[in-house]
Amino acid sequence: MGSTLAQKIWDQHVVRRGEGGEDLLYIDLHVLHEVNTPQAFDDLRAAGRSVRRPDLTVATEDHNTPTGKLDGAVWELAGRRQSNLIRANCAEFGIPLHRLGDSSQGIVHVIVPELGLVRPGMSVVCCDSHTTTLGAFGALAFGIGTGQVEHVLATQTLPVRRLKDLAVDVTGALPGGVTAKDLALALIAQIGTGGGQGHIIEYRGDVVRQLSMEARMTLCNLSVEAGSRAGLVGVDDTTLTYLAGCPDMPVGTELAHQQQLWRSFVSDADAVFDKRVVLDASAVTPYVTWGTNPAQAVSLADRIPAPGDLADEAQRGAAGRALEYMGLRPGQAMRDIDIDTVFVGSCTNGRIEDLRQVAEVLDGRRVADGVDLMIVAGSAAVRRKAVSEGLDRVFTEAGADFRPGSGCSMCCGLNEDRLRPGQRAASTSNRNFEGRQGKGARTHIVSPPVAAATAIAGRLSAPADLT
Ligand SMILES: CC(C)[C@H](C(=O)O)[C@@H](O)C(=O)O
Ligand code: SF4
Repeated sequence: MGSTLAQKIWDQHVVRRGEGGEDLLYIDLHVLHEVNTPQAFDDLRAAGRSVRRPDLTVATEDHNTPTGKLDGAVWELAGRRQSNLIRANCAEFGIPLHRLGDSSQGIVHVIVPELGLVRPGMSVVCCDSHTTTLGAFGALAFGIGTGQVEHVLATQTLPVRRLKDLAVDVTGALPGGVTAKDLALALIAQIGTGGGQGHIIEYRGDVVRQLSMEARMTLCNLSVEAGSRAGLVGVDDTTLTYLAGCPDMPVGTELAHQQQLWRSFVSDADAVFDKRVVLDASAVTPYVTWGTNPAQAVSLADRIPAPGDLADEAQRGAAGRALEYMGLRPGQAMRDIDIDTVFVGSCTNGRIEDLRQVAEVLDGRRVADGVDLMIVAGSAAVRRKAVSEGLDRVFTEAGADFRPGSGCSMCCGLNEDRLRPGQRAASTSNRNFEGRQGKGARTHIVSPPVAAATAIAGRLSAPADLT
């Protein structure tokens, strides 16, 4: 019997098979940001230990950093303190840090691929749940908590409970105007926020094969919102082409040798998965959330469901509470929902391809009166690329605020970019929990083209709705 991709990577990293279903895994790359790490460093210091492999560790500042004019920025004290801590900790332990203002700074899951730090077959951990993004490269990448960060810092290993394999077969063909974000939202609506629990998802099928690396990253990013620990895509030509363009890649015969090895990071044809889900891409349309978890989503063409129509008791209760928080009524058409803010960015949809999709819709149009459109590149490199392609002009002429900085921004409300209570946003990010984008703020998760069309129309819309 063959192995799944996840099993292959797992087996290659087992340092010690544990009893009780937990194995000690070797970690190839450990990524840090300013949230959730100060305690780990304090504990490390208290134990008198050093960082075992600073050369396999890398850090960035992204969650708490401002995105406004960096020179005169009023940097909130709490955020500045967090940055001061990661700066001091990285300096003390010899860990490379991509600081605010550096040309390589950005959201952790955006800069790691850009810098060519993630490669097929690697094990990667980070103090952040959306580390799943990196699975797009055929790597086993997942989020860890503060205590585990200390363990990896000290030993470069981590005890991890064995996980099951869930195959998500995306069949059919992707209709025009439908993105990886819509696929992910449709999947989560189908299997629920707990559908992937205890599993590693592998996305398979022709539709996935045809997705760009950026789109695969979006898909893998949202794996954690389906409750799964990691999400991955097997290596193919698309992966290899992307990697060949990354900095510090080998060249010539050395690259060819690596590529041959990387190609082995696919599931064997006869691999057995514990569970299989089929998602028919042909039936997917632009998806939008109406509630306060990512599974509370419907097609933009639909209406908000009546809680009473939902399958189980828990879902009904959650829907009632969500509608109250969101200030919405059952039966309301999604297209009738007015919004006042649009946020384009985050590790889900803050890459160059996302910004291109937004620019395509904005080109020659104006953002609706009373709507704020904020666009934040996922990294400084993405921003430079956007400028070099003239996207900044399109954004500015449309009336958008293309922020000078890059980072998590309004995705999480952990910096100055926040909504006020009662404000309603269409957001290309990945979480719509209560208060996620600011206390009392309401979030509708959407794809980049829907975000752009919504900014123009002033209510939830797809590009096809615009005249
Ligand atoms: C702050 C961080 C730990 C958190 C995460 O783990 O995902 C954040 O990135 C998020 O998206 O909620
Ligand atoms: S962009 Fe949002 S989801 Fe991604 S790491 Fe930052 S806070 Fe988390």
